[in-house]
Amino acid sequence: MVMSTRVLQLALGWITAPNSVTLFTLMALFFSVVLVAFINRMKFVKRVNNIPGLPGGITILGNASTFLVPPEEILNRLTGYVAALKSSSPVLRSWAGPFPFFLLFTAESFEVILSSSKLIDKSRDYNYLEPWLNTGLLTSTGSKWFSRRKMLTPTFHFKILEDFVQVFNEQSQILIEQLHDALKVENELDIYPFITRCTLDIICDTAMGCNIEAQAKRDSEYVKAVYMMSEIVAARQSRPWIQPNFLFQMSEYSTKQRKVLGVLHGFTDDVIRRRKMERKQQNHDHATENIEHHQFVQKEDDSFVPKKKRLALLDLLLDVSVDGEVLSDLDIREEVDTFMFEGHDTTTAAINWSLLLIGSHPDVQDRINEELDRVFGNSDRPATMTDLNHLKYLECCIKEALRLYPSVPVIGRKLNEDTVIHGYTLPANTTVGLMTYILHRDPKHFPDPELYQPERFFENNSRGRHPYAYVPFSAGPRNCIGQKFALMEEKIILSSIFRNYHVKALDKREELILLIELILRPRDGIRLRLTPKQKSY
Ligand code: HEM
Repeated sequence: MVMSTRVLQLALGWITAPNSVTLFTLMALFFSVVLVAFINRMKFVKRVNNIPGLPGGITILGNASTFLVPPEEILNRLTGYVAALKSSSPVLRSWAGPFPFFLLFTAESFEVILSSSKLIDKSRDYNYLEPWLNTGLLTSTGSKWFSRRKMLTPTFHFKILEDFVQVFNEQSQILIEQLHDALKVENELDIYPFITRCTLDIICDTAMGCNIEAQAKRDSEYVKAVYMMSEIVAARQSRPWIQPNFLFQMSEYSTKQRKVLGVLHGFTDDVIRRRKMERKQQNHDHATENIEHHQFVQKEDDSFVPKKKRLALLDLLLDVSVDGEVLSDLDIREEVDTFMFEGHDTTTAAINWSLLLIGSHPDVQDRINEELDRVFGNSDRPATMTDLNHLKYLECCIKEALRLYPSVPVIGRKLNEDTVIHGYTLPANTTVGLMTYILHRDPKHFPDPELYQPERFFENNSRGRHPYAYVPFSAGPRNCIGQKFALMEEKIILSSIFRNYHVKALDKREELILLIELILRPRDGIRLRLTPKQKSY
């Protein structure tokens, strides 16, 4: 105590009455600290620069001159550089200002990162989602991620997903009606917004158990807020000057974001509150056998049974929450919001890319039609789980579309330890970008990579392929928890479209402008000509 008081007095003495000796000591101390930091930084920069990299890096801005281009040029820049340099190195270094990052594009390097149970921290890009998603499953790390993943895995169990088939069918039917109406005006349209509204309705129903009717009414505040939030995140990704939080706060986007978050969080909070009340009421009814509140369904033998209420992912979260002891309402909200984000943009993009590719390959479409005829005949009944298992060729078409246009084109990780890749040691605290878009075009695993060939995914042809050569849903411990959900949804929406229409893509692949944001999407949508298959509504 005496000692620390003395130190304090000395320090105060220095501050209040500096003399030349103390000033000199202070300055020497300051310069020593700066010098040590400078030497360490130089050593670090040397270590990083030992790894082959992109040309054009300058001291402060890094490779900004390379990547500070309009968003629609970024993908071309990246693929161009990797194509030019990959023969000299299977890892490429780049600098985002003072921060190094490494581009990875080989199955071997993907395996090192994705199979690790330690390298699970997300890169900076995901921070822009945090105001909305907080630290839900997608953005969290460490023990929080681990326990949430364990808790949420059963929510995507086969049995639960089976219940969602009905939602997929109902919403696909609405989609067909919407298309039918739109086609009365013109038989060519941009399909992207139609699919977006359909997947939004699906995810709202399956995640929260509520129907926002994004397809029927087009002016939902919540839907507009989801669009706006995705735009803000994309804007931050492509504009370095609004990436630091303090600069973002000064931008116009910050005000917009505050408003949008009010709508998004307000909506989810409200759904959670109402659902909890309903469940309480149901428990009460159950306890008092007051079944008047139940709806009834008629069975084939004309008897009536209480309608089983379909559980939403939210119900399963409420089940594991144990009245807030295990998961608070805020914890539940971040997971529901995460499903809302991760569960609609990804599938929307994937369905659109499939439509573009199938609509550009009449031979592929013929085979799909043959398969649909085999499975459904002339009937327009909804698809069942068994039907989905029989749509094997359609599944290969979907997988091949996800190869060429993976919805998540880059997976970002922050390295929390030194990591050896292809013999190079990538230092801890740097970032890696796993370029799925480029990996999936490696001719070693996919000969003639630009060709759309669904048969690559036939069982015989997939055998022996490197397990990390194709990873649209990522792989390892942090893979996509919703991949089965996504495939089922895609199969039902696509089969509904092909059961009703002949599809012709009006855009040429090579002419489309691709935006590489968190999601890979066509800047100007996907234009299709849809010709009805002798159906009348
Ligand atoms: C075609 C559709 C989809 C694709 C291509 C896709 C792809 C991915 C990828 C690549 C990741 C890893 C991201 C990373 O590590 O940075 C991921 C994670 C995730 N996905 Fe999906 N996804 C799709 C659909 C869905 C759906 C429908 C849901 C939910 C209903 C979902 C929920 C999640 C969640 C919660 C995570 C985080 C998992 C974790 O970190 O433990 N995804 N997805």
